[in-house]
Amino acid sequence: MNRLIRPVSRQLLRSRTRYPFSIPPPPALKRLYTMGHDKPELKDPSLFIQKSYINGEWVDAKSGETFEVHDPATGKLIGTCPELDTADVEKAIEAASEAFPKFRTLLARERARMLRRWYQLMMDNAEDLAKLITWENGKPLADSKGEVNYAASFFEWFSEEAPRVYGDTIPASVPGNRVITLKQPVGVCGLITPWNFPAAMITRKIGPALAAGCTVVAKSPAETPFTANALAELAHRAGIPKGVVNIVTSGKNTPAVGELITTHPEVRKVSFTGSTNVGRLLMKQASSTIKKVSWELGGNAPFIVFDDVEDLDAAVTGAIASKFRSSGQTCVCANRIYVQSGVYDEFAKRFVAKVKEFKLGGGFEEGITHGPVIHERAAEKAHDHVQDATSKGAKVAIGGQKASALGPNFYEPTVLTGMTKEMLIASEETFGPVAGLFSFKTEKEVVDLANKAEVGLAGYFFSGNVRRIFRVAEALEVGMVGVNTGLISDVASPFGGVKQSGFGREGSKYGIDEFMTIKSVTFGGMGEPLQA
Ligand SMILES: NC(=O)c1ccc[n+]([C@@H]2O[C@H](COP(=O)([O-])OP(=O)(O)OC[C@H]3O[C@@H](n4cnc5c(N)ncnc54)[C@H](O)[C@@H]3O)[C@@H](O)[C@H]2O)c1
Ligand SMILES: O=CCCC(=O)O
Repeated sequence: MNRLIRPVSRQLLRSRTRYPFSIPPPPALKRLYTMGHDKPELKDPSLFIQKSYINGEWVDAKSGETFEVHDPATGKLIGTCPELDTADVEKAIEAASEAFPKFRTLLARERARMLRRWYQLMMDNAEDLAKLITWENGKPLADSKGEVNYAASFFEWFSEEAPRVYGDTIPASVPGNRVITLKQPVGVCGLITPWNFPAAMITRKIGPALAAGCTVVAKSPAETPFTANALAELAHRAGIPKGVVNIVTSGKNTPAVGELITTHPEVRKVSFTGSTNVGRLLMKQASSTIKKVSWELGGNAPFIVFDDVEDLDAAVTGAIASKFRSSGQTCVCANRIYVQSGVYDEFAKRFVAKVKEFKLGGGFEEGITHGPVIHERAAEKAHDHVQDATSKGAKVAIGGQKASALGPNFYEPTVLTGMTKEMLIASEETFGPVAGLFSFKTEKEVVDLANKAEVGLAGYFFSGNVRRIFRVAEALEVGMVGVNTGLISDVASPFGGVKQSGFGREGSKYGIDEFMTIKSVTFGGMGEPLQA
């Protein structure tokens, strides 16, 4: 129990936990509902670090400047982090550059052991890491625990991939020649990640980078730097050599720091996860020194339920999981839910019934299923999408308002029916807890609608017809398809998009390739093959 919360408040907080989002709180309880926790108690308080990690040391900005980080549930100050400028980040790039020659020549098995130790430390400190995630990101603690497992799985997976990087022997087409290939680490990598998965988005990049033999400078998101710092501390404890992992923090200096990372000649690869617009800018910058790049950008996932679905309840559960995971703030969240006319009404009824069961509130409170969105802008965007849809004829089946009594960052989980293609949600990622249900008649119509988006990250559909399953899975213009499931994230499965959702794949057996180059070695004058 939080020692900073006085006993009287504790009791009040307990009563908060069962407060359903759909009923406004009585005025007397209003202060209580906006009060929330102060500071989670960590088993190991030394994991909460308000610095940047460069060359194996915890450092401040040379200027002494800092930026503030706030709890999205309560608005309270969590702490500050160094506002690094380009001169500070240059030091991180130099450190990574100096560490690279030695790190790349370690036995892959040694790098694997380091990653494995880091994985184990994440598991040993899972509870504290989850608390940090909930504190700075807002997601319910159970979801944060899930994220820690997911995040750690990338270190475990790539510790296993590291010793299994094989080249080829290639039959040459020139007489007397022999050709082999070597896979080599690309060099210093600049990694830029978003706040929605404060641990997993970073480990999904650092795991394969280190397995390949690269060193990294990771710019953590300004909204959630403390989880990344805790990971850096665990890297230190895992014995990862200095300079191999550098975690830099910045708030208002982010564009300048981003420009440095994407243009610095010593940085050979940039891996970015975030919005398509920022990706576009960074890609332009990275072109100045022709860097190897991989981009995991925004989505606008179609979720299709066909009349021939075998289990409508499973489709409802899948759609709920896909749409409302992290309060709708994942890049693979269903954004457009298309339901064939024969099952539309029944699907909508069951879907709304599930949403009614949600409990909205602070992520640390028991029984809470959904937390706040990251900031007020995000709540406003969700509301804009709702208002745009209703002004064009959609109906609010549940929700549809800011849950202001809980705080400015809370938005009611919302279901809209009667959606049409003219509405913003049809073409723009909401990144919030708003589900729009569209009705459709034919397979061709829905596949055309699904493919109309400029982006193509994930797509889902439910059907019991095996021919249709192959046809639609092949026709959807996305990087990842979920068939009869709403959850596709798995370390073993390649993660990434097509079109303006980016390119490159993370996780899986392919993830490590993003951090390697293939070198061919041709041996001349090797003579003719042995004659019989
Ligand atoms: N494809 C994926 O795997 C994936 C995963 C998570 C999130 N996303 C996408 O990310 C978006 C949500 O995250 P967001 O709002 O934080 O995205 P964002 O693009 O605003 O920010 C992402 C990261 O880039 C940094 N950044 C912003 N401007 C920068 C600049 N000029 N130079 C360098 N860095 C800069 C931010 O500080 C943050 O660390 C959504 O569109 C979502 O779909 C994609
Ligand atoms: O938000 C994007 C990443 C989500 C995931 O890996 O499942």
